[in-house]
Amino acid sequence: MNKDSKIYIAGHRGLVGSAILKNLKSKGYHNLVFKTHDELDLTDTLQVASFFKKEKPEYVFLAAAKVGGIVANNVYRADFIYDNLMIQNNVIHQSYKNGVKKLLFLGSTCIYPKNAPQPMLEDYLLTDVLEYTNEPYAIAKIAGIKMCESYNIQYDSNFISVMPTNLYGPNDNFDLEKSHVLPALVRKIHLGKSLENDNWDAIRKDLYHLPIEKTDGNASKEKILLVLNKHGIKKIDNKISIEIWGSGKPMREFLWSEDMADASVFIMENRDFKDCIEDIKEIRNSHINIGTGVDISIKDLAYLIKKEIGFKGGFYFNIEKPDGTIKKLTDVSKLSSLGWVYRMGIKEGVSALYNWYLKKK
Ligand SMILES: NC(=O)C1=CN([C@@H]2O[C@H](COP(=O)(O)OP(=O)(O)OC[C@H]3O[C@@H](n4cnc5c(N)ncnc54)[C@H](OP(=O)(O)O)[C@@H]3O)[C@@H](O)[C@H]2O)C=CC1
Ligand SMILES: C[C@H]1O[C@H](OP(=O)(O)OP(=O)(O)OC[C@H]2O[C@@H](n3cnc4c(=O)[nH]c(N)nc43)[C@H](O)[C@@H]2O)[C@@H](O)[C@@H](O)C1=O
Repeated sequence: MNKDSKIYIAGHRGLVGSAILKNLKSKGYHNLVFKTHDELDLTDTLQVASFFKKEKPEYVFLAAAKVGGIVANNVYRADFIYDNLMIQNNVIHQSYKNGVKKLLFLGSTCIYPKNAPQPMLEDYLLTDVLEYTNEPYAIAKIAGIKMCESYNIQYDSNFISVMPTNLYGPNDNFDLEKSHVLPALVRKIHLGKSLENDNWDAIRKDLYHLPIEKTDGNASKEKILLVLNKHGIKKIDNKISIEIWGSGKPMREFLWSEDMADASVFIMENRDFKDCIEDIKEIRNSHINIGTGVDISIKDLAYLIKKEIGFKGGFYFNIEKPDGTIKKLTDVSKLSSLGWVYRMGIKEGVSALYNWYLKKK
């Protein structure tokens, strides 16, 4: 890529896409193309074909997808498989048809078997059964990897797949039902602290601007308490207790979205598909894990956020909600061997996410 290259960022308003856009701009790339979901529905084959024909991007970052936390994946199973297959089929196929020089496809570490040995090497793909809660999403992501590999082999294209670990950062989704654990806990604990301090203005502002349920700016305390209670923020005998889904025992590895964006741009600048191949006779598992190689339990994460926010109350564990995979730590040796390492550790990251959340409200 050179600074004048025409680069299309699919999903530029999302968590990762917005960070990729920021990273590219900061490095002097200026010929950038992007469209909102309303302007271009990537599940629509005709719209995507006409967009590529008109714009002719040279490079593509495919960061648009149907994304959500464990419960959203489990509930909206059809949407997660349909939307993701359609988006990636359309974007990857039109990239081939329109001579895109290089494409980066973003998968996820949920492509690996539920009980994969830890840490997980790229070669563990398709060696055992997947985690049930996100099987449809994972199947779509595996199809994306195999689509990139197959086009590279048959058509000599240059499509690279990366498998990010759990991500968080600016422009994250804070919806308490559909989001991932980190933004959900930041928001719930912030609401818990506001309740602890009788800061009803802060609670009203939160519910109004980032609605978990549309509550108007003047909602009564009783109505607000009902909404909070429904989302696992409970006041019992003047003590606040916050719901943690599952047992709190699962381990997760978290990467700051701006580090993810930096790794994505680094790979686009420094790596071609042919560099990712180990066996030229049977090309497979050419994807690259992106993570930190460090994980933390959900329980410890909750206590870390509690400390950062200054919440004095407690937690309760709701085992009616799924735990998901018990551990999914990436082996990042392939990525490290290229010379890329992450910058933001989890402690600073939690603080940065909370500050972003407070400013955004
Ligand atoms: N967040 C995470 O923890 C992880 C994410 N990933 C992967 O990283 C990539 C980016 O994820 P993330 O940034 O978190 O996701 P976000 O939900 O934050 O962003 C996704 C973006 O895609 C857009 N989009 C979704 N559907 C369509 C569509 N049909 N047409 C056009 N645009 C669409 C969304 O627009 P709109 O909101 O308007 O629909 C949004 O801007 C995805 O491939 C995801 O699978 C991988 C591992 C972990
Ligand atoms: C990125 C990844 O994201 C999804 O997988 P996940 O890692 O399980 O994602 P999660 O962030 O939603 O949960 C992590 C853990 O945390 C627990 N947990 C506690 N309390 C809350 C809570 O309040 N909200 C959420 N969401 N989880 C909670 C939760 O029960 C689980 O044990 C995949 O479906 C798939 O899409 C994928 O690739």
